[in-house]
Amino acid sequence: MQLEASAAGCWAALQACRERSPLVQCTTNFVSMDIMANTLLAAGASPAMAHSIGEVEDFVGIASALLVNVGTLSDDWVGGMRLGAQAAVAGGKPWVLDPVGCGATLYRSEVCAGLLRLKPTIVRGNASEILALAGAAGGPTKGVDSTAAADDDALHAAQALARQHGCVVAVSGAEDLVTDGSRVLRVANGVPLLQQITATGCSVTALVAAFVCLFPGQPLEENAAALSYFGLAAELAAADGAKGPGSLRVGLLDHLWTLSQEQVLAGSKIREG
Ligand SMILES: Nc1ncnc2c1ncn2[C@@H]1O[C@H](COP(=O)(O)OP(=O)(O)O)[C@@H](O)[C@H]1O
Ligand SMILES: Cc1ncsc1CCOP(=O)(O)O
Ligand SMILES: [Mg+2]
Repeated sequence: MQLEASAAGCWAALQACRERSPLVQCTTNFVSMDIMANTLLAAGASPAMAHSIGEVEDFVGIASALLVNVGTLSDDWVGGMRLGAQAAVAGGKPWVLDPVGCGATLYRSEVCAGLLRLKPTIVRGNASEILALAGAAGGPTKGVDSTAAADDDALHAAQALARQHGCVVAVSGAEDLVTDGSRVLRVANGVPLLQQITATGCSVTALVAAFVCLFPGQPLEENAAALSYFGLAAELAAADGAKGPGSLRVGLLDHLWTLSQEQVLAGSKIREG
């Protein structure tokens, strides 16, 4: 089935996720584990956090997609990340990279560059991370938080990365950018307060992993759909009167769970260009 880059496409992807409940293997940082697993459950997907070098390959064998997130990086995890990515490629399964904090330290940048060479299907990061991964001149990253905007510079870095590595690259921000190197999709959902809840970027990347296995060969549209779905749920939570990050976090999970076709068709903002 062809997935449109539109609100209708966003709904089709969400419906498919709720119906098919893909098993998403998450090799992710300690900070994100709770909210990420709950985000995937609220979307109807099935999360499993697994990172041990002893089991990652077997796990990839039963998962629909693999997420690799380098947020709380340590030497003993890197081998598992690499093995998992290699098993996914060998098994024809999609895998998604979240290069958390790329550019903050040389170690982190080198590990991310090595993972990129293992052919992720999709990379999703904030603007600082994508600029650092592409080796583009940008402001220094502030740990895991971005100091750059998802602007034309970030888009050019994302396009260069996508062309060089044959993947789809997404840059999150006020307006999310998704590119395969030539086409560009823009997603105008979300609220600024999402930046004040830790691991919302990590969680939306996990949703990208859940969506990417649903419509084979259409990672660009699936990626945009996941970003739009997450951002729209946050908008509705904010409209409910969330007072701050705490209530927004709760409302976000509730709206991910309850979002209806009517709400998606009225609120999802995906456009080409
Ligand atoms: N200024 C903003 N306005 C609206 N939504 C935003 C803004 N900044 C980030 N977001 C949203 O917050 C989520 C996390 O993105 P981001 O904060 O860029 O990632 P990370 O947490 O990895 O740094 C994404 O869904 C993104 O669209
Ligand atoms: C705070 C922190 N430190 C290491 S990983 C992490 C979570 C980062 O989450 P996100 O990239 O979604 O902001
Ligand atoms: Mg992040």
